[in-house]
Amino acid sequence: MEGPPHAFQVFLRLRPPYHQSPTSPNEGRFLTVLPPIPTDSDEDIEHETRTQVTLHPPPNHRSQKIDTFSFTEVFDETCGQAEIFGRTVVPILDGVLRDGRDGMLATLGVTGSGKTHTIMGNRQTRGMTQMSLDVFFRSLGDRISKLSESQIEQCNDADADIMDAGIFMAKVTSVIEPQYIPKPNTFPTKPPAEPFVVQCPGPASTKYAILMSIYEVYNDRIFDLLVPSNTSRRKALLFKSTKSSGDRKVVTGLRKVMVTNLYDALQVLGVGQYQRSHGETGSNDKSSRSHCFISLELKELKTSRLDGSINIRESTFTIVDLAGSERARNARTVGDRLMEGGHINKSLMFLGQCLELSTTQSLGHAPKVPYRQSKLTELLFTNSYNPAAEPQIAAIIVTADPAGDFNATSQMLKYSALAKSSVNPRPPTVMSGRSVSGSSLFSHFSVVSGSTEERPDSALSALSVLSGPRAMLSQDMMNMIVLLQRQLREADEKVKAAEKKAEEAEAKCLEIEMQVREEVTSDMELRIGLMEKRMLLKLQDQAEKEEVHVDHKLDILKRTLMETNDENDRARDMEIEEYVRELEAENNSLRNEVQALKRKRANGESPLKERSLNRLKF
Ligand SMILES: Nc1ncnc2c1ncn2[C@@H]1O[C@H](COP(=O)(O)OP(=O)(O)OP(=O)(O)O)[C@@H](O)[C@H]1O
Repeated sequence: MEGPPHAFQVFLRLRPPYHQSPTSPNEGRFLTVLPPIPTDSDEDIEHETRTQVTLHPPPNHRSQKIDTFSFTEVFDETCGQAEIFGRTVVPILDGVLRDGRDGMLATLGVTGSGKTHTIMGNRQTRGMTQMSLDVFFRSLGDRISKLSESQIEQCNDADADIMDAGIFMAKVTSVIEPQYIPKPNTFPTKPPAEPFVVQCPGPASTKYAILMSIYEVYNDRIFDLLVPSNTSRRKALLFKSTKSSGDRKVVTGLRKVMVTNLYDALQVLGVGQYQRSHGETGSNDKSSRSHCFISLELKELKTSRLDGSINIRESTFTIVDLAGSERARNARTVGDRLMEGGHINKSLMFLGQCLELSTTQSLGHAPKVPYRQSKLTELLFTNSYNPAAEPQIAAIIVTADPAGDFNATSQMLKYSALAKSSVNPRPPTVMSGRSVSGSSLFSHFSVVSGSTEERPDSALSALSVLSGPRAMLSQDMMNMIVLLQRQLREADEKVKAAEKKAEEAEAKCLEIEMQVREEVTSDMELRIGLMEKRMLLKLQDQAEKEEVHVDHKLDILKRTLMETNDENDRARDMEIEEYVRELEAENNSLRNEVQALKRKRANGESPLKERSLNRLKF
């Protein structure tokens, strides 16, 4: 499995399961450490570096996907504090003490997963902090010195409240009751002195001063844990740049105790731990309710051969014990605890975003890490550790309970792992009690840029093909295969159910398509009807106009005709009048003739005879 180059090393530490049944120790366990991947490196063979862990969802979980997470190294519950210290912290201390680089170690994990245990140990066993202090004092030996006033002035953070360990303890005893002040005989002594010593270069005249400061981020505010207060009103510190720190932001006014031996340092540490905000939750009797920063500043005082002036090289090793993410339901928190939990989860969510982005940023194509979202990320990414600024070295130890809260743990692994791959198991066709190693089983899944493409057939054939009487499966592998079989069967049932649903969905789609078609058709018909209607109206309108036009023309014609008729009538009338006039004239002449005849008869003349004679004349 390959992942993008990460900005820092990320280790996974499994704790012994919190609730473990003595009869079936694997019950409820969802994390399995995979065997080491064979490499050519002698070192890895020697240490059997295991880097992968698989996450198996519980049988009733909605997703049965098996995730594989990669880390720089995975430590199972059998690994002790000393081994983990040697593998994770010693390389950082080497850089801090020898090369003057800044370094950071942080623990990250779900509540109760063992972060504080890893960092602080317990009454018997030393944690990473005590062992680091041990390495500091062992490596620097009699070259440890104190800073003079003028040297303090020269340092990056001259605004700090720097004091001797002796003065500090005297101040503390006036505030904290003596029984709460840690005594040397209560300091953890295990693991016994280990030969972790860093050879610091330079002449014997080079001296070193060590300043310790301890502070916490509680509800997104910074509080100094070395300023004991017997009242509930504590003064929050500011995180800003000062005159002496230049561009670099620092926690201003922080108390820094100058320590010259391990016992002083352990006492200061004890005071800080006593002051830290703790609380009882449903998940942890003594749950850290804040993110705790333990800062060990190393001032290398090099005397110039030329003029005897002192040149100061400063480096800081910061140990961060983060509060654990928690689910209110599991933690059963209310009131203040619930509010603290909200702040913790929010800041861890921002941290998750920053970690993911800083990983991609290291590839050179991601947006800027949004570390200003919370005090925690701002402190981590600008003060304690800045992935963009070299030279720095950082490691995160992710702690997990392999049988704890599945959802919270899987979430934590998702954003902290260096790479992740997933497989959706399918049921095997052949399965026999034959041997298969974890790596050979998983090597059948090809990895493409941090994600795995599933090739179930080849994986299954790997299970069925491997043989050999001596190559019997280990109990763990058998359990894993049985679990896989069950998960594959369940996955197959789910696939079938999904296929049925897909068919139903297809039928529904067809029905909807038909409906849509019908709707479209009727819509078209409606549109066509409307168009026809509009056309008809237009035609009617046109016809009416034509009619008016024709009427108009007919009128004109009629008028023309009438005018013509009038003229004809007048001519006829004239003719009639002429005729009438002629008839009247004839009538008049006849009347005159009759008168003349009457007069002749009256005169005794026979007009008819005369007339007949006249006719005879013709
Ligand atoms: N690897 C381990 N071996 C033995 N005991 C352990 C281990 N890890 C944790 N424990 C024990 O489990 C309990 C809870 O652990 P711890 O307080 O370190 O959890 P945490 O992650 O710091 O929790 P929180 O975030 O709530 O502070 C402690 O009693 C601690 O001693």
